[in-house]
Amino acid sequence: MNELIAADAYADNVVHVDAHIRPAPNRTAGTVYAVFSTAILGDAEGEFQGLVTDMDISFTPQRIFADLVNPHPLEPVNANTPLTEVETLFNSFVEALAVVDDNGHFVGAVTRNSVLKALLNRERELLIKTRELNLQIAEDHEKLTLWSARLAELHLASRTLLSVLAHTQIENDILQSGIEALCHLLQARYGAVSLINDADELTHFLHTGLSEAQINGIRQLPQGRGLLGAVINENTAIRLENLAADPRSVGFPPGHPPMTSLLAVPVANLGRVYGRIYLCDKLDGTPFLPEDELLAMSFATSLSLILDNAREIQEIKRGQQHLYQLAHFDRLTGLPNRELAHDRIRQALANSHRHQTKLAVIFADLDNFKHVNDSLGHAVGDELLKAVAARLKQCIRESDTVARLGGDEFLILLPGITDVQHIIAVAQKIKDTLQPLFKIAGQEIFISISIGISIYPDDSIEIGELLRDADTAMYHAKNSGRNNFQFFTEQMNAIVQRQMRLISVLSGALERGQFLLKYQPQIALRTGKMIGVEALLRWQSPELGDISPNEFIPVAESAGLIIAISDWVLMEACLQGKQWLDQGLTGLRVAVNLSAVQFQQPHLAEKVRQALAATGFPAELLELEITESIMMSDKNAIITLLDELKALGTQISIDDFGTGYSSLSYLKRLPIDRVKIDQSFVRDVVIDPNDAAIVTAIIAMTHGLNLEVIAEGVETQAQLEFLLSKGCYYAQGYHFSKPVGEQTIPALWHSGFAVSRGEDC
Ligand SMILES: Nc1nc2c(ncn2[C@@H]2O[C@H](COP(=O)(O)O[C@H]3[C@@H](O)[C@H](n4cnc5c(=O)[nH]c(N)nc54)O[C@@H]3COP(=O)(O)O)[C@@H](O)[C@H]2O)c(=O)[nH]1
Repeated sequence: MNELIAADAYADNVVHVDAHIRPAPNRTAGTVYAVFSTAILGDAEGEFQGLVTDMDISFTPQRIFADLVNPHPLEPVNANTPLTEVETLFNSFVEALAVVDDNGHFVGAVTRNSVLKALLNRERELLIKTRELNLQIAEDHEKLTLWSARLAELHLASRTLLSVLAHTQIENDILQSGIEALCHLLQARYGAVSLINDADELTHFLHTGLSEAQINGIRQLPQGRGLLGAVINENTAIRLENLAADPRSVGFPPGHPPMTSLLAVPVANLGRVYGRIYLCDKLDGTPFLPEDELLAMSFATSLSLILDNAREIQEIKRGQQHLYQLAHFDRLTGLPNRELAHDRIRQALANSHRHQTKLAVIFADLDNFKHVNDSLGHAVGDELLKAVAARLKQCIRESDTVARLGGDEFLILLPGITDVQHIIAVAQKIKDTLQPLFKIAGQEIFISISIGISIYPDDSIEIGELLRDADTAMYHAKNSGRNNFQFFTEQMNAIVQRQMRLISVLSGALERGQFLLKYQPQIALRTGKMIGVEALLRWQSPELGDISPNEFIPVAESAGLIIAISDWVLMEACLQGKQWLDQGLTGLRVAVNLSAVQFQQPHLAEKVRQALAATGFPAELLELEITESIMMSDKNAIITLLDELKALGTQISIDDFGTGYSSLSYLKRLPIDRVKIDQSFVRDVVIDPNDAAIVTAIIAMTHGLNLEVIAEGVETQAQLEFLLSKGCYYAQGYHFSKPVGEQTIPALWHSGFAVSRGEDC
């Protein structure tokens, strides 16, 4: 407010009078007379003489104004003279002051009263202003109090959110708390928060004040449309008193409660829009205020920061989980890996110890898996491992563990065992679960499994020993014909120790020339003539003595040594056969045993061809003996390989016939020349009617299929006669000769063998 000046306090009862007139008798009290000299020509008024107050007149009312003017000196003030200054000029003689301009012309008068009145007015004005200000301040104060209370609540809500964030990974919790807190703060009837993902799809929708039925319609609101779409698309807040009146409004979906006012804000941070928050209808029916918008915005920003944070934490956790997954699970099958398996054993051992129960540690190794990999490729092998893992998982309870240790090795843990029968049942189940053929990449694959089992605390209380014992038992299962399960025993341990020793000594046996071949004659029973020999491998180990092929061949097979040994046998047998041929043993056939492992090698036929070519031994004098078990693997591949061998001109026989499971229809498709009746049937053929029946059936079948049949393990004349009577005209066995050195064969060839029923032979 400006300072008051003389111009603000002009007296309003100033009367202009001529200096030569007398004051009127009926004057108005308080009037101030501005006295002017009589007008000169052209002047509207004469020269200003001074002021006369009513008080001046009251002493000498008969005098003219000119005489009354003079008792006091003229003390004019300027219009801009501050009133505070003017006030000091009044005294008991001066009641009025003339205000003149710069030229001394009269512009008005100020009196003690007019100044007082101006000052009073100003004071009143100030008072009103002050009151207004006070009111404003009171109002502002109230707003500030409310605002700070809201801020405090917001702060509290944010802290709640942050604490929620610290204790949960679920965004829904945060969002639900958030929207409820905001609705409460702004006293809104309805509220919802929706979040979208990078593909603009709605990922979260949390609401308050709305029923589930109502929300269903809203949740399906298409993104990007209408008012709420605009909030996200334009990253902008919308505050409307009547949302229906807005041209962007697309109306409510069916079942949506009618709503009037709207406050919608984007949940966004640094230009990235996560979604939106919207609130509708305040509880008291008033529209949303700008402060509400500010609050909602700051809340949405906090929320976006929390979401940022939460997502970052989630990403970190996902990363950690991924790392954990990589470190503890097998990537191919998804099963626990070796590290995790060991952890589980430790835990299981502690539990078993605490609860006084047993724990079964099971080692399981697929049989001939390498063959699948080599013949069908690694991709098929991988798929097979996955399928096996899936089947194994079905064999165990949730509290059990099946892990992949690597390659085709699996570990199964059965904790809480109170009855060993349960372990047997699971082992049997594992074996059985692999029985149905696997169908992978259009191929039907048969795979079996060898299982070894150790038990805590029976076998050991120590992890390393339990694992080693299970491995030993598994090894034993392999050596016992595969596709079976074995429990660990001390005796088994001794066997496995022996096998380990064998492997180490066997490794250099070939290079050191410790192998030799013995030959067992095969006789035509009707003539007594030797028609062939079977080459039988012998190992004379300086460290271990003479070892039976029954013992060292399976070890050589599992240790990967059999291929080199078999190659040597083939070459040696062909070489010897050629020498006999050159010595005049014309037509003497040499039979060589083929291992199942050789059948898994590519180029077997090529190797045979090379051996024949290198030695000059005629292919038709070489007989390759395969066992029935070989035929259990991929049938088509076997047929193809046998066809290749047959195409070379070699002869093929099936060894140990009757011990396997080859079907007659399959047998019919094989390019074979003869079948060898297994010695286990021949042994008791004259005392056991079952064996007699089997042998009789095999002989009849081979005749039916137009195959030759030879009996092995013939030790007695009675056996020989039984065979002859059933139509088996060829035999091999101790009755004629044990396997002998190559130098003995020519003499036997020339002497022949005595057979009693000359007329039949
Ligand atoms: N993959 C290869 N396997 C081979 C090779 N050499 C031998 N073998 C296989 O080892 C198993 C044991 O052979 P072996 O100890 O030589 O025993 C043979 C004969 O000695 C034995 N036999 C022969 N006649 C009799 C008899 O009257 N009684 C009796 N108790 N045993 C007898 O039988 C074995 C020959 O069997 P088979 O081969 O089934 O005809 C054996 O499975 C061999 O096949 C090799 O180089 N590679």
